[in-house]
Amino acid sequence: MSTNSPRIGFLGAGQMALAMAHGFVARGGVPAANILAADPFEQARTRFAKEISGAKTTASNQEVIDQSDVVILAVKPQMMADAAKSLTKVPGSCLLISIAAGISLDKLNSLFSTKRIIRVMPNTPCLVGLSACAFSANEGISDEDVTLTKTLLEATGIAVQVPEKQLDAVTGLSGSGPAFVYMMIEAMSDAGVRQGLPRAVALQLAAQTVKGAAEMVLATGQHPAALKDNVTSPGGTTIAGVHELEKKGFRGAVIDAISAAAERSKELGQD
Ligand SMILES: NC(=O)C1=CN([C@@H]2O[C@H](COP(=O)(O)OP(=O)(O)OC[C@H]3O[C@@H](n4cnc5c(N)ncnc54)[C@H](OP(=O)(O)O)[C@@H]3O)[C@@H](O)[C@H]2O)C=CC1
Ligand SMILES: O=C(O)[C@@H]1CCC=N1
Repeated sequence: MSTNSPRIGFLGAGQMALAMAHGFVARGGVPAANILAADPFEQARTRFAKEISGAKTTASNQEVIDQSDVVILAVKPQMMADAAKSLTKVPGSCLLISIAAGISLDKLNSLFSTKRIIRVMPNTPCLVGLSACAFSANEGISDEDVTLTKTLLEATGIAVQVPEKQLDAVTGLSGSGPAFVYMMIEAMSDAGVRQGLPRAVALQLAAQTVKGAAEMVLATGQHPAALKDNVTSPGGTTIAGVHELEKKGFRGAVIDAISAAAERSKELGQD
């Protein structure tokens, strides 16, 4: 992407802006000098400039809009209206990409008075090139804008296009999902410590086990149930643990957690 690389702006220089900017620079070939992030919070600007070395920051949202080809709306959903109000005009030359949970394309069109908008749900593993992103494009958006968005997102991991009505489900599953997996890793480490393992060893084994199991699903294409059966020897250790998880409603708890996150995404869109 380095030749004719787009100038990329961020409104909001928080967690997700950092994770995405890092992916664009480290794996997308976007020169850091092409990145400009706005945030009212000085500490956020300082951290962004430090972590994305060579990128510029500003307190002015309009400056980002005026100086970027693509602007990522990376403020909290509750702050989106304020961010829109801080702008006098979004020029037609600027493609907007919103990563906010819940806020529909219709709402974004009306807030920013432009239809050149794509809605994306990324996740924090952008930072290490392993994001799971989904996006929906506004009606009438050009193929070039869709391709540019997909190319940028793929620098951070994978990107799939979905109908907009599926984005709340995506938010519950892969947007919030890393938090649920971190809780699983933490719980597995605690269990290892309870059984006498040193903390550092337990954490390393737990994280690698989750990474390895995920890679088995992706690399083999086998159903997770078949992969689970391969681990589960008759009368062995695994079935004893599987029985405990089933008794304690593990699957129901995971389904409820993702459903609650998806419902909250819908609510944020209605606020
Ligand atoms: N964190 C995640 O895992 C994911 C988040 N998202 C979405 O990404 C968006 C950002 O989330 P996240 O990075 O976690 O949030 P953060 O709070 O880390 O970052 C948002 C930043 O925007 C700043 N801000 C507030 N108001 C404005 C404004 N009017 N103009 C410009 N900047 C402003 C905030 O400053 P201050 O702190 O002073 O308010 C903050 O520094 C959200 O909409 C969220 O739904 C999507 C997928 C995953
Ligand atoms: O918790 C949140 O609202 C954001 C959206 C998806 C992940 N984090």
